[in-house]
Amino acid sequence: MSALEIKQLNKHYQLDAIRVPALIDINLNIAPQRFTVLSGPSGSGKTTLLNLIGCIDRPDSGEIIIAGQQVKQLSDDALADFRSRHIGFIFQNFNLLPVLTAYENIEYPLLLAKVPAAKRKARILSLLDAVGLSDKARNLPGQLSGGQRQRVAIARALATEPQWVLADEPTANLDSHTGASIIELMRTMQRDLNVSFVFSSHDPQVLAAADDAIFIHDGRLVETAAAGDALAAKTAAIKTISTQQVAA
Ligand SMILES: Nc1ncnc2c1ncn2[C@@H]1O[C@H](COP(=O)(O)OP(=O)(O)OP(=O)(O)O)[C@@H](O)[C@H]1O
Repeated sequence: MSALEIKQLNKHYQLDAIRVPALIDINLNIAPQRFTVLSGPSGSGKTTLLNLIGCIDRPDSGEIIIAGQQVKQLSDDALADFRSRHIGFIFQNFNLLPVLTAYENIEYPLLLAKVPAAKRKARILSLLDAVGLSDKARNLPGQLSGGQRQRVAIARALATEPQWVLADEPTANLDSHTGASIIELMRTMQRDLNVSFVFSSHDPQVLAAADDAIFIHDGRLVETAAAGDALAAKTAAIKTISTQQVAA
């Protein structure tokens, strides 16, 4: 499986007459089959970067090569098809379809990918088992706890066997105990399925669980680091930078 390559990536938003730079000259290689966290203060550009990597949005300039594909060469239709085959998403607010059961939410991307019925069923039952929700298959999202909803979302993200799974603050709406069990589950799924995970998070639990970390600040890459104790120190350093800037 190939690395995710990002070259000279730039993105801005236009708010009436104001140009808001969100990402500036980002160059990055993310190794495959690892648990990589993208960290930085609020407004630093994490969601913007995940949306570009996930082909939800397009950059102003620069290149993204994911799953061996240079994405800027794809038309909008081809991009949507590529995304559904190679990339899974997990969101902080779960984004489950409220009228579908847990089973049906996991089935949805498999239907879009035209996976045959018998294979679909086997895949869904295996994923429900893997996320510990075999007994909740018929529950609607409104009949599940936050942690259980995120487990369904993880199963849904993995349903089509994507090479990359992107998660935007996946533990932000969960209490710390539930968040820890979700991180553990994602870690296990990453190892068992050999998939590549990239998260955005401020959560120290997520940072501690990561193989690699990427820090951004005001839309610029600050540094990349291996996991471990260095992470806590580097996160503290970033917080100090942002506090100083706010105070200045
Ligand atoms: N749709 C938009 N229109 C205008 N500006 C935007 C839009 N989305 C994001 N921005 C701005 O772009 C910058 C990066 O935002 P982004 O959401 O990527 O940051 P983030 O690191 O994910 O923040 P948080 O941790 O608070 O979710 C911020 O200055 C933000 O205000």
